[in-house]
Amino acid sequence: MTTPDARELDGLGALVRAVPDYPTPGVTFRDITPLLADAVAFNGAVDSLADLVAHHGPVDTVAGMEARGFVLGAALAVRLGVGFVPLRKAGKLPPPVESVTYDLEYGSATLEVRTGTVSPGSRVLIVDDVLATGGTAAAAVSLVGACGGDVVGAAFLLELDGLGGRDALSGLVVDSLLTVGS
Ligand SMILES: O=P(O)(O)OC[C@H]1O[C@H](OP(=O)(O)OP(=O)(O)O)[C@H](O)[C@@H]1O
Ligand SMILES: Nc1ncnc2[nH]cnc12
Repeated sequence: MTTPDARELDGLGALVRAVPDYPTPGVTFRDITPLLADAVAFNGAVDSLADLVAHHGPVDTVAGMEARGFVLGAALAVRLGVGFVPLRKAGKLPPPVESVTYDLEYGSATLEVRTGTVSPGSRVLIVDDVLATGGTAAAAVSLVGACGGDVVGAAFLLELDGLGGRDALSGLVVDSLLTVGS
């Protein structure tokens, strides 16, 4: 594993495309697909995320939110040698499920987890690509908590500054590899 220096972080940041007025006017969408498509950058980002969360000590599970959280969460789970729990959008998982509805920067959504996937008392790390308002991550925290999981923290590839994400997750340890203004 490697700790990225400022130059490496700048390199990763340069592979996140800013798309003005998408998906709604006034929102600048941060598109991580160029970073994911670059083998060196994607590998480096996963290594750096693993370093960033090492202070938690061992975790039992990574939980990631559909859809972009699956990409980074599953890759990080493999790198950490732990299992992955998918937190899915409504109606995708067969019952029984636990569910929670939340607001987004551009709408609202429901997250679900299959009952029994999170072991009670297990140490769970929440992972997603972007922290914006924190609504998705807060929903993930409450979903995993409702299953009896012990959420040790949340980690993101990219934090959008100024949208209140950290405030929405107050009391939780939040790690972000990159930060940009919203
Ligand atoms: O902090 P928040 O304001 O909740 O926003 C962050 C969430 O928004 C995006 O997901 P989105 O719901 O757009 O779904 P996608 O991953 O399927 O594109 C992103 O991947 C995060 O999950
Ligand atoms: N501005 C944004 N760009 C990418 N993903 C997001 N999720 C919520 N807000 C976002």
